[in-house]
Order: sequence, then structure tokens, then C-alpha cells
Amino acid sequence: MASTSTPSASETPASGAAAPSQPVAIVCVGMAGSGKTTFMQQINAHLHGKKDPPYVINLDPAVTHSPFEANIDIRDSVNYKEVMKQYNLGPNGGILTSLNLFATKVDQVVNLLEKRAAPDPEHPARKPITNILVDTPGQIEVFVWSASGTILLESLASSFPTVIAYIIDTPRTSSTSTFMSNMLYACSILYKTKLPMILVFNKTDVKDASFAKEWMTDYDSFQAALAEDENNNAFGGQEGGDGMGSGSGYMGSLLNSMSLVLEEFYEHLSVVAVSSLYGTGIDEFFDAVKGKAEEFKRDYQPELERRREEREENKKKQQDRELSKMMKGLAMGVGGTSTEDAKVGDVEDSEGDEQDVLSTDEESDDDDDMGGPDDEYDREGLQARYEAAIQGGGDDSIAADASFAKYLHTQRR
Ligand SMILES: Nc1nc2c(ncn2[C@@H]2O[C@H](COP(=O)(O)OP(=O)(O)OP(=O)(O)O)[C@@H](O)[C@H]2O)c(=O)[nH]1
Repeated sequence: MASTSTPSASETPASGAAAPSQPVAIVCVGMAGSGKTTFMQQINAHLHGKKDPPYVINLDPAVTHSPFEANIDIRDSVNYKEVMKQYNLGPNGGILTSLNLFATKVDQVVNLLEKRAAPDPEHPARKPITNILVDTPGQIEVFVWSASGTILLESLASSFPTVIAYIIDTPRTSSTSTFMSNMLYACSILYKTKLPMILVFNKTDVKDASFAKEWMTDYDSFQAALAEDENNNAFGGQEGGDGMGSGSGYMGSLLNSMSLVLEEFYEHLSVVAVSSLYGTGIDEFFDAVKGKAEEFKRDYQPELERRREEREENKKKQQDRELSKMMKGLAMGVGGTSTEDAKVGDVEDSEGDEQDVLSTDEESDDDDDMGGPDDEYDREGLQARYEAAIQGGGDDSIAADASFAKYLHTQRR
């Protein structure tokens, strides 16, 4: 059954971090309006209050107003509106593409985090961070199911214990059908990300979350609630039930079966009830983070290591294949790759001027000009350059790294 943390405000450590050298990354995911941003603001304030300021990352490119200051903000690197305009995209496509562009910089973000997680000899007074808070777009699927979301999460998890905080709007989850829908969503996120998860029942100042904890730990109580909903014809229509309380509708029997299936899933979760508005349950949340960070190290890290090794091996094989293909092409005198790739523009800090996010590679890509036999480069020279490009990931956007590094150095507290 789901582990429900018990409140222990006075005993709670200042943060959910494990070892001081390894901060815990807390990634807040939740449906639009569930209260992610308010929750982030509350845990941020809580940690500041404990003199343990977290490192905050905002991955929502479309947010217009943020109540907390982020150390790294996707909006400083990618201009979401410009992305929509240049690629003719709608809001969700714009968010997805912005995340894709930002994902090309993830290594530098992780490097920076690693630097901040270790003592800094140049600034001995600066305490290493113990918590990394990550806010994500409300369009969960855009983050969780996209390649960039996966890259961002895997990069974080490969360096730090990483925990998903799935924020739930409790008042809007109080019927058996909405509750089950939300649990299925959480289940899909758990299996997609393969990271430890905490269910954060938010807005408990409006509706107490004890019903949810009970439904997750006591199958009979969910059955009773289901029977009541059926009696009240809560599912409606033929599909929902016959309206006479017989429970013959497919909705009722589906929810019934689902609750049995999800029993195992509940066992992997911690559940906390909070009010982001009033700050209740936050100590309990950090207790759960601590538990999940330990679980991460014990259960998830070995699996991650194995997957990483597998990926490295595949990448190496892929590189070898690409290289030999290219060499074959060269031998046949075939040359030329497109230089029309768009790339992430220079990264600016929040004080910097707004600028186009995308540019074409006209000025910077002379390296891509593969000449024919008359080219000034000889074949070995080209081979060496290709090898170097492939080793380096072949990422054209590297050109923007210098300014990104500058941004990283001048990033805000
Ligand atoms: N009563 C109550 N309202 C809350 C609580 N947390 C958030 N809200 C309200 O819920 C609304 C949505 O909160 P946000 O924090 O913007 O939600 P979000 O998930 O970040 O929304 P998106 O950015 O659209 O994904 C706001 O009006 C908040 O004031 C809470 O604990 N109690």
C-alpha cells in the first residue's frame, strides 16, 4: 500500500537532501492549474526559511509571471513567442519546440548544478546546494512524453537523486472517476520516467485528502465510494450505469477493475497532503523526499547506470556506423550537408536584451562546407574533423555555448 508520511514538523531536517554533496532534484509535475507554481513557491520559501536556499529551474517557457526567482529560466534561453512565430506553431507545439531547443543545453545546466553542489574554494562562504527545484509546463504530456523531457529528466537523474512530485488538485479529484483518471495519469508518468514519485494532494484547505489516502490503502473503501457514485448515477448515461444502482455500467466495472490493478502501483508511492496556499504539509513533503531520495539510490540508480552503459554502447556503435557511411560517401566524391539547420540563439540572462531565438547557420557553418576533390582540405583532414564533430555530438548549436557559459557565470541567485 502507499506509504503515507506522518507529520513530524519539529524533527524534519532543513531539506530533503541525502548527502550534502548530492542535492536532491525535485521535479514538480501536474495538470494545468493543479498548483505547481504555488507549491514551488511554498517549498522554495520553506527552504529559504531554513537557511537552505534551493537551486531553482523553470522549464515552463510560456509562464508569464513567476512568483519566485529562478536560477536558470528557460525563458532566458528560448523566446517561446518567437519559436511559435518562426515555426508556425500553436501553444503546445511552441512549448515542445522550446523544450527541444533548451534540451540541447542540458549538459551545461548539469555541469553548473554539479559545480553548485560542491564546495567552491573561490567562495568558501557559499554553501553547496542541497535541493534543486524544477517547475515544468502544465501540459504534462508535452514534458513527460517528449524526447526533450526525457533527456532533461535522464540528465538530471544521472547526476542527482531525482524525485517526481506529482501535484494533484484535491477538490477536483474527489469523485471516484476523476480520482481514478488522475491515478492512471500518475501511473503513466511513473512508468515513463522510471523515477520515484510522491503524490502531493494540494489545496487541502479546500478539500481534505484523507478520502484519497483511504482509497489508496483500503480497497473496500474505494468499492463503497464506487457503489455510492453508481447509486447516485454519478457516471451518467448507459455507459455509466443503469441509474438504479445495480453497477452494471461499464464505467463502474472499469473503475472497479482499475482499482485492483492500481493496488501494486500505489505501493510505490508516497502520499502527502498539502496546502500550497497556507503552507501546511510541507515538512511532511520533505520527509517523503528524503525517503524517496534514499529509494532512488537503492533501487533506481543501479538501473539507471545499466541503461546509461547500454546507451553509451549503442551510441558508440551508431557513431562508428555513421563515420563509415560518411567515409564511403567521401570516397565516392559525394559531399555537402544542409546548412539550413536552425539553432538556439545566444542565451541571455534576464537583464540582457531580447533577441531572436533562432538563426540560420549562414555565418558559423563554414565547417560544414564539404568541398569536392578541389577542396583545400585533404581527405585525412576531413576525416579528423568528422570524427571530432561526431565525438562532440555534432551539435551546431555549440557556437552558442560561449554566451551560454557567460550566462551561467552571471546567473542570478
Ligand atoms: N485554495 C487553494 N488554492 C490554491 C492552492 N494552490 C494553488 N492554488 C490556486 O490554484 C490556481 C492555480 O495555481 P498555479 O500554482 O498557478 O497552478 P499551476 O499548476 O502552476 O498552473 P499552470 O502554470 O497553468 O500549469 C491559482 O489560483 C492558485 O492560487 C492551494 O493550496 N489552495
